[in-house]
Amino acid sequence: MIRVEGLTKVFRRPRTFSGPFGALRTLVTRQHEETTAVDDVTFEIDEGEVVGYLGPNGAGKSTTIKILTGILTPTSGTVEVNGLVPWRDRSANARNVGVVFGQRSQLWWDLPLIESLRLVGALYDVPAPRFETSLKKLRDLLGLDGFLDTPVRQLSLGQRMRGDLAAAVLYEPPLLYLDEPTVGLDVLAKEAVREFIMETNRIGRTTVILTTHDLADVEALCKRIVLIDQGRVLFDGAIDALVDQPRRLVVLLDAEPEEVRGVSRDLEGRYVFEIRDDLPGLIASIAAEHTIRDMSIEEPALESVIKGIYTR
Ligand SMILES: Nc1ncnc2c1ncn2[C@@H]1O[C@H](COP(=O)(O)OP(=O)(O)OP(=O)(O)O)[C@@H](O)[C@H]1O
Repeated sequence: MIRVEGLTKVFRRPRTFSGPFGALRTLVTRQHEETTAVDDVTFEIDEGEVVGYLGPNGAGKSTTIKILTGILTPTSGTVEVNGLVPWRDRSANARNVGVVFGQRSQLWWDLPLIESLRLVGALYDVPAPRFETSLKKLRDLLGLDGFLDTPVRQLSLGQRMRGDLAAAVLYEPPLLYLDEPTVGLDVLAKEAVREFIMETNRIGRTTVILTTHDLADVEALCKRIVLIDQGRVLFDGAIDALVDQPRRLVVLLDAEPEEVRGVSRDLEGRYVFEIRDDLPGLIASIAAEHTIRDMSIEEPALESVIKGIYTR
């Protein structure tokens, strides 16, 4: 469904100077600064997959998504989305994808939600009977009835997000890009959005690319994640494989660092041992050489595993 190979995007912008004559210098020197936002990224996503596309701020996630939606043209590399090259076949590509940006709405601010949805239907040439069937389903699934006639600007964040999700799937695109779809929502609203995404994926085999900083979204929805940092892919694979790492024994010892070799220390100066099979044996071997003042066992949480990958 999506094939990305050697994707690279370099942004070039005029170098700006500050100071009394900064603006003049900026104009005269015409120097440029380059940022490689996406750097030789390759991945494939199959129909029906829900993939978390994750990375710290500035990693290159939005730039990738903008290229996949056809908003940006890459510097090099190839991309195929449902057989189309997004930036060449922009309007055909747009019909294949639904997009939700949690930080800003795609809806018409001054129109009642229902009118916004009707406009989306008209823009995507959804025939009237299909529109009505789709709307009925979405009213039920997303609980839209209480605010269909309210102008979008008056909706709460949770209501607005439900409206945006409805608009993104109204024309039943086979592919959804969701950029921070739960940002700022309360626990119940997050849960409702996650359930809707799961249901959409299940019913329509909709392929979903999810960008989020909320790892609970990822744990609830994705079997696979692609991790990027500084434009490069650091990990691409199943979450299970990532979290399926040894548990760790974290101990506080009465010992000088040079006396304890071959293990790492955490920020609080505790020693971190990987638990292979024999936990009692491990504790006994540590206790034979040092005095243990405190100890705990840590499960590999997705968050700390990901943090570990970023700091490698
Ligand atoms: N239009 C632009 N012109 C110049 N540089 C840009 C432009 N858009 C993005 N960048 C730069 O490209 C890099 C990647 O940005 P991008 O928005 O893709 O990151 P992101 O992973 O989506 O981050 P966030 O989680 O903060 O949204 C950043 O260094 C950013 O400053």
